[in-house]
Amino acid sequence: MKYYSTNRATPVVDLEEAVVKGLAADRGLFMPETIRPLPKEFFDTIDRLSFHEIACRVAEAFFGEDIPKEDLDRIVCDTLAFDCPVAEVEDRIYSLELFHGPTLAFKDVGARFMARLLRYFIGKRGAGRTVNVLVATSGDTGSAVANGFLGVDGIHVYVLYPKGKVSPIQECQFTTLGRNVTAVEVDGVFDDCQRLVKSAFMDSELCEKMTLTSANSINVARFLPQAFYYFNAYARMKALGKASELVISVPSGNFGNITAGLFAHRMGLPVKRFIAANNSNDIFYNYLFTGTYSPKASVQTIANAMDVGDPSNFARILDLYDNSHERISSLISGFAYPDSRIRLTMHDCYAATGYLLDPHGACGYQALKDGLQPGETGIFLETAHPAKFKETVEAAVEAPVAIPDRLAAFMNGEKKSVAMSADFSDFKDFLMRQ
Ligand SMILES: N[C@@H](CCOP(=O)(O)O)C(=O)O
Repeated sequence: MKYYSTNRATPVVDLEEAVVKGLAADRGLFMPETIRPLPKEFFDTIDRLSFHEIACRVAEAFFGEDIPKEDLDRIVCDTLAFDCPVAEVEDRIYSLELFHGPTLAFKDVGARFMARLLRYFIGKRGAGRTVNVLVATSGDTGSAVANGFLGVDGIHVYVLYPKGKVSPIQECQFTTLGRNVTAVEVDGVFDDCQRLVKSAFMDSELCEKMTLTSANSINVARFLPQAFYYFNAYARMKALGKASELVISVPSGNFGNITAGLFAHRMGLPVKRFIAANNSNDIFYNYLFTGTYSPKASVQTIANAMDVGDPSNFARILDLYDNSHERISSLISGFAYPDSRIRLTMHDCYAATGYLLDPHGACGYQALKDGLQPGETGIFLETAHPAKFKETVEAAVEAPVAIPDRLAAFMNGEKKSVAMSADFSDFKDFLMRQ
């Protein structure tokens, strides 16, 4: 499979180059040249397939031309060492729980897949230069990527995060690991971290000195595997006899997650429509109403992983629908919620149903409450475990939130990070000294 850049100003590349480079040379995002629809028979029997079987079939459609089936199946099954179940919250509203992985957020799926794929390519190439993975995080990506790559020979991870703008537990998850993981605490917002990462890829002096790649959803190996759980959710709903008129509501920040859902839809997944649920960072929401995309500086919210002011994957959505606002807004609707509404939603949902939402899932849930039409059934993506935002969730629901053991384990280590300004020249100097 060849991958082209959304900016179309650079030659197409193969999968290995798309994964190892992360971002195209013209600063565009890589897109597969073909998105293969899955056959009707697959959807007819999908409810009888396991998550692994479904994911292997979907992975084959994406990567089967480039990786032998046996290797690809192994990568998929190793990645999915945990389930992504669907839980009924109330009549017609279901939660796709994506927090059962090692770092308790949806990013575990893409980060673990990418780590294994990169290891596969490095193995094929033989020992060479260390691959340096640069990742910008507003909270959850950092820990998933750091844990996905922890201790992997030939790889060093740099996690860039905005100082004071991630939850205390999230910060522990990537600042206490040591070994081949360096946390870089940037005096700025998430968009500064993302800008530093993208600028590093464009800097020829840096790229000559070191091999750089990205593990944000700009990397195809990070975002495409996120399609696996959309197919699995459909299968589980079909098994319950609830799969008609399905609406999927996705808490959205950098828009990699919803873009993976849109890819699934293009491959034939029978979803009626999508909702992009935003916090106060309402850039996409405004685009839906005005047709104009106006990125702006992100604002800090309690759903911090969605604090993104210039979502990278917007470029992929435009590309997928030929820049047509009409096509995009007929398939995707939007809602945007301030912190006060998110708090109230966590409270009301817990009081009415006993289901604990995290602040991101609360946006997705509330968007279904506000947007679901008669006859439709909704699934929202519960993208992180509520305990990752313990203080915020406890205050909202007025009840204690237990911390799972695997999360508590991250809180024992000593925090180590490198302080960094938001100036690219400082970041470059730092990388040149490594
Ligand atoms: N929501 C993210 C921000 C980066 O998103 P990504 O999906 O592009 O990695 C986070 O939690 O860090």
